[in-house]
Amino acid sequence: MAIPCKIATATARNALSLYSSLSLRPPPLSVASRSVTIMNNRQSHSTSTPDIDAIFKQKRALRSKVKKELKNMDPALRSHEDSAIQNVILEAPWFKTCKRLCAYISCKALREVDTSNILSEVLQNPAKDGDSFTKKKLYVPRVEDKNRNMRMINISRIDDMIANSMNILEPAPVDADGNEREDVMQANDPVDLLLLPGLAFDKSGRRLGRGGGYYDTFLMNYQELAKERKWKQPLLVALSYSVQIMDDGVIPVATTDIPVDALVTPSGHTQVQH
Ligand SMILES: Nc1nc2c(c(=O)[nH]1)N(C=O)[C@@H](CNc1ccc(C(=O)N[C@@H](CCC(=O)O)C(=O)O)cc1)CN2
Ligand SMILES: Nc1ncnc2c1ncn2[C@@H]1O[C@H](COP(=O)(O)OP(=O)(O)OP(=O)(O)O)[C@@H](O)[C@H]1O
Repeated sequence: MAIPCKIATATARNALSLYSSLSLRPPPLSVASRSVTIMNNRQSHSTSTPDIDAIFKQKRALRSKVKKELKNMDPALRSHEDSAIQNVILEAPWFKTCKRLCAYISCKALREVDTSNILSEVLQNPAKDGDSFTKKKLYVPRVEDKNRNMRMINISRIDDMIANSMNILEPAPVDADGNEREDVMQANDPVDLLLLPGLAFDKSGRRLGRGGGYYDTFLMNYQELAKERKWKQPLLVALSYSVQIMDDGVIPVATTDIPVDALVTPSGHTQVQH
């Protein structure tokens, strides 16, 4: 059974100096396809349509392979990689300067890259904003139903989270004082950064989730909202243990899959290649 994770205090960080322009988007990714012959009266022609069933099957197979590898990961290596990945983020200029972000609350039982140091840092310490200090605004996921509906809800404390049916900690829609929490889709200001979980990633920005379609649906809606409001699109950054990084071509891609802009791995930060 899954165990909700405790939020740890931020640890000392490596002084990693990372900077690169992160505003570039990856090109559209190729989609696995099959050639379909259409008989049209006496003419026949070939067209390329996504073979959705084949893609789903390949995704399922890759998910179980990666889950096994995560299960077999040495605990000392896991702990080392958890710290290294979080330190990369905590020292990154795009993290330091971000004002509003969405991040996942990591779940140990799902063997996800730990985000507890990052969440503690965001919730405890104001960030330097020019000459003044302001707190970053944090939104975390809340699953509404099994039909791909996930909201990102603003929280300012970690201790009023409750475990959902998947045993992931998430906020109640109202806070302890009975006030409705802000949904990022209703906010007046855009988020600059999204920290994403997942099962497998590659250097071209492909990302394989757990099969719920929650993030792809949320990202599609949020990117549309940002476009409508003429906001800068948020930077999409995925967190990945080394065993989760795949060679190019290994991750099956469907048309609804949204690529990430950057991958943070234990050895640093990889900007998606264009
Ligand atoms: N920490 C965290 N929060 C998150 C997500 C996530 O991936 N990680 N989500 C991202 O979508 C949403 C929840 N989606 C989830 C989808 C599947 C499973 C899960 O336990 N899957 C099992 C397999 C279940 C099955 O196959 O029947 C597993 O992966 O082992 C958990 C959360 C929102 N919150
Ligand atoms: N934007 C979308 N609109 C409609 N259906 C979608 C969308 N995004 C995903 N889906 C559907 O959700 C299901 C799960 O998708 P997929 O296998 O890509 O999940 P995933 O990799 O776990 O994604 P996520 O990280 O978003 O949970 C599929 O049936 C897919 O077609």
